[in-house]
Amino acid sequence: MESDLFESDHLLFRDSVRSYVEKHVVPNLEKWDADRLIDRETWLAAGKQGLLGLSVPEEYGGPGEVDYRFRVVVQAEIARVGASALQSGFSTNDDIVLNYLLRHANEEQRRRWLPGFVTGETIGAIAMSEPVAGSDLRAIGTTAVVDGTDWVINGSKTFITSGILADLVIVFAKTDPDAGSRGFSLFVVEEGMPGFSRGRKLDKMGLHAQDTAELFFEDVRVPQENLLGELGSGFAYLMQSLPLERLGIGIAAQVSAEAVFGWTLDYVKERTAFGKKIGEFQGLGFTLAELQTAIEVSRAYIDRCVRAHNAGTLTAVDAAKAKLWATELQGRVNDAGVQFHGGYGYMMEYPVAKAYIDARIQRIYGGTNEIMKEIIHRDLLKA
Ligand SMILES: Cc1cc2nc3c(=O)[nH]c(=O)nc-3n(C[C@H](O)[C@H](O)[C@H](O)COP(=O)(O)OP(=O)(O)OC[C@H]3O[C@@H](n4cnc5c(N)ncnc54)[C@H](O)[C@@H]3O)c2cc1C
Repeated sequence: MESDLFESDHLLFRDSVRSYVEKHVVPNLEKWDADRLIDRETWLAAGKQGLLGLSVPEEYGGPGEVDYRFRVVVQAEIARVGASALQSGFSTNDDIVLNYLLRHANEEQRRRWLPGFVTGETIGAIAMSEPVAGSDLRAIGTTAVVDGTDWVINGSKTFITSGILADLVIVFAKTDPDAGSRGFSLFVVEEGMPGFSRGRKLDKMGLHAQDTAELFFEDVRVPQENLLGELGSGFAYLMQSLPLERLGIGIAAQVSAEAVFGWTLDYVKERTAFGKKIGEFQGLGFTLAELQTAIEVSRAYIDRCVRAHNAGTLTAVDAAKAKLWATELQGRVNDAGVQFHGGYGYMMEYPVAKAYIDARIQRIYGGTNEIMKEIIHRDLLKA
């Protein structure tokens, strides 16, 4: 059963994304993995093709697209070729960083920052997690202290997606240790600000082409003009923006699971053992039947969430369920995919092997799946 999410405009856009992927992504996948980095030209080419900054309003150079289905198209086309690292970079820009800027940046900040997200000249990052605090973000140690008209930031962040390339980093910092949840704010730290430095590219299990990094802030003076939104509202802003981040991860999981399932089905229809196509063995067939059913049911829920997001009605609980369900399903599909490819499934030249290692993080970042269950659980107990 095909998703009925898309209309003719989305399918036309899909052709454009597909041609970008064939030209700029497929030929570079191995190089990016070896370099542990995606080059800036890839971002600029995506900008030129009109694939970035989709939600940026026209007056700031964007298409002003409020229909999130176009983002789903970008996600699906990138997943089709297994370019998960690119997907996480683009998603960080479009679903996360832009979401914060569009919600909270003032007019002057919008003019300054938004156009680069459309052209691909600006790569953004969101820096919440620290060596000592990920799930429990109230426990961060990074501080911002006012000094005249500046804020002075000290601390360090880790596991930051696009950390090496990022030109603009939204930093979650403590501004008032006595104010509880009202004691956090968001600041935009820009490339070149004295005291802002990057650590090594982190050596990860998968997503090798993604330049995940540590970031350090040593007496970084950030002007008042780089405070994002209201002082003391940082924690509330995270809570408002995390649902889209989680929906984005859920979609990435869904489209990747669909791609891996397709590769696996093709493989079992070709590979023979004991004089038969291996897909004819019921032992594999039952698992494939279960997974295909789960993928279709999952697609219906994800599509519903996309429509809810478009309508402005997606809740934090819906998004938590989308992330939890789709990423767990992705894990199951990848595991079966590797298994059904036999020894070849363990070889990195097979996309299923890369999909397997790349996907493990999906259950951890954007809030771990245990935290997703906490959100759903707490909602169940509400009166
Ligand atoms: C590749 C990669 C990219 C990332 N990108 C970013 C990024 O761009 N920006 C950013 O800010 N962060 C990023 N992260 C960080 C990521 O969001 C965190 O790793 C994640 O939120 C978990 O935090 P933690 O690592 O501190 O684990 P912890 O919070 O220490 O959790 C450890 C374990 O305890 C469990 N646990 C914790 N609290 C509870 C609870 N209340 N109930 C049940 N179980 C619980 C967790 O589920 C987990 O299993 C990234 C991480 C990776 C690996």
